[in-house]
Amino acid sequence: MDLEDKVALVTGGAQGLGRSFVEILLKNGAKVAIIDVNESLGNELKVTLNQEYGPDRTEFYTADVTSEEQFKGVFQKVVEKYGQIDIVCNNAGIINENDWEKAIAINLGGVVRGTYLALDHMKKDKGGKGGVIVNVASLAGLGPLFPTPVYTATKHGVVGFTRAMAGVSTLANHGVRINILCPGFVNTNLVTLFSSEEHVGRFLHLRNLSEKILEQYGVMETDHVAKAFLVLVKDETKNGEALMVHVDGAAFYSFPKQVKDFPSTKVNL
Ligand SMILES: NC(=O)C1=CN([C@@H]2O[C@H](COP(=O)(O)OP(=O)(O)OC[C@H]3O[C@@H](n4cnc5c(N)ncnc54)[C@H](O)[C@@H]3O)[C@@H](O)[C@H]2O)C=CC1
Ligand SMILES: CCCCC/C=C\C=C\C(=O)C/C=C\C/C=C\CCCC(=O)O
Repeated sequence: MDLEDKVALVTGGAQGLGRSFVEILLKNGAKVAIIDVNESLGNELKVTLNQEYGPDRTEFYTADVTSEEQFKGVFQKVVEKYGQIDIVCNNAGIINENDWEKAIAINLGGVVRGTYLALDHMKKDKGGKGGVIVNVASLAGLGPLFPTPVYTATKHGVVGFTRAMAGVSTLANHGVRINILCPGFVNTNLVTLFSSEEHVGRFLHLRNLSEKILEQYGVMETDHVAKAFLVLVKDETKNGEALMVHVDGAAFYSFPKQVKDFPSTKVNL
């Protein structure tokens, strides 16, 4: 996909990974709508990016991805302003093992809602022009991150939901590719503020283990992950794929074609 004059929407784009996704889209010629609950940071970023990449290339909208009314309203405003939506990145996410219902609502509910709203606007079988959706999971969407079981569950949910929806999109001729980004640890607030009680909840006693896991995997910078994000946006051959991002590169995860092909040990009943 050539990004020149395409219109993208990035949730949780005011800082961290989302901000780097916004910037790489702008560098490649797209216009970008940023959605975030952090109004001051979002407005500040919009001004900075419009100075750097040209007036009106970036717009900021305050919205919570858990609110159908707010999120739907933003899609409508983006279409009114830019005339179309071609790329959607469902990136907003938190770690909160204390208020785990909130974590599920944002990390999984927000991705489901954002995917459905994106399809409503983009699917070719309903008059749209097609496009691409990137849902941000994590390596914790493919294997367990022990100190964060609910976060792990939400990210596994994003992987399962996205793979199923990618299949639906193909079967229904939506003309929309839907892929999953699975980064390892990245240098953002999510990692640096992790050990607070709010984030860790009942797993505070596993703090030492967390430090060991972080050391083992290493921590990446956001611009490294943004390069992998761009692959999922641009590569027209990829649909329903999960791209893992490690400190030393990226690789597509190989899912067995069907569950019956998973490696298994037989049990006699
Ligand atoms: N930092 C890391 O090590 C990794 C992060 N991820 C995922 O990447 C995504 C982005 O995370 P980071 O940039 O690290 O976090 P971050 O905390 O730096 O940025 C997240 C942004 O999302 C916004 N946000 C939170 N709740 C929201 C809501 N309900 N509606 C709209 N916006 C909301 C925040 O205001 C913030 O600007 C998350 O889904 C996270 O799970 C995945 C793998 C590793
Ligand atoms: C140990 C917790 C430290 C800080 C957690 C903060 C942010 C984490 C964000 C993530 O999305 C997790 C990123 C990578 C997970 C790494 C490994 C999980 C998979 C384990 C496996 O190899 O099976």
